[in-house]
Amino acid sequence: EASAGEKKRWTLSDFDIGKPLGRGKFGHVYLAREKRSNHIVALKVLFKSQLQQSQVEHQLRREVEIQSHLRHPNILRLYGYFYDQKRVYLILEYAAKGELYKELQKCKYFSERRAATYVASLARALIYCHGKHVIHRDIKPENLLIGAQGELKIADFGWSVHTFNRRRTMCGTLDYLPPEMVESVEHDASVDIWSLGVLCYEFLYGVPPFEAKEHSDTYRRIVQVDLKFPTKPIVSSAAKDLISQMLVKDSSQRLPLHKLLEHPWIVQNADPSGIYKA
Ligand SMILES: CC(=O)N[C@H]1CCN(c2c(Cl)cnc3[nH]c(-c4cn(C)nc4C)nc23)C1
Repeated sequence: EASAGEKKRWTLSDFDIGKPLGRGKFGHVYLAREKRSNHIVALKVLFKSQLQQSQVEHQLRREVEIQSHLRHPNILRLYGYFYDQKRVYLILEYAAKGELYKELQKCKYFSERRAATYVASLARALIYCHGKHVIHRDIKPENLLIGAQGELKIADFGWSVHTFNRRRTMCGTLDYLPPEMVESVEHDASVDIWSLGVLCYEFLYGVPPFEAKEHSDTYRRIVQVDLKFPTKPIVSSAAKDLISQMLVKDSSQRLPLHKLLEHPWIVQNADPSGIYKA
């Protein structure tokens, strides 16, 4: 056993590999069990060749560096990593209830209580990250997992950065990007407030607020903050008020996350435990 100080050298032989859980862009994620402790984990296998081709090694190193130091109930743990000739392996926490976007597809949209409970737990996770000068920059349903008790876990810190070296690289789907990132100007932690507002809208309506057929239309709707609330499903004015305070073009005017936790819609609808009980 490695003492607390020194880092344990993991190898593939330390694990029994189970069923594939899903496929990321650079490889697969498998259910796995660490043999000595019988601890169940998710083993993300990435091919070095593909990482080199896409020049994302630095991004992966940053993802590992950032996520391995974050400890929060709503952030998926990264326990460690190892590599062999061809592959890099990330030892990740296993989220027993799977991917949030599948749950959202199944339900079409969430109740106000469920949406508020998730938004509040994500706000607490982001407050924790911002406190460590980490911005996630890629908050969207595909990067959220559900733990055994129904709690939300932010995964995939592939696009997160330490705020002192803010980068302007374009990333992921446009839907969640705030105006300053779409216009690729300087950005700060308030980008995550914008994305959380987009996510809250999608939890309640089942579609993101600036969705459009063409990329160029989504781009224009974002920079113009062309925010419209459909008449169906019926959503409380308190929820619309919160979303309207987050989706603000001027990033300095967005509702701060600690104020979000005091917003009437969150106070009246979010379960304090962060667990949505059907
Ligand atoms: C890009 C990427 O890593 N996407 C997903 C694939 C599985 N992965 C998981 C990761 Cl990284 C961690 N835990 C998971 N749990 C599951 C899962 C559980 N059920 C019942 N069904 C699934 C699926 N998947 C994961 C993240």
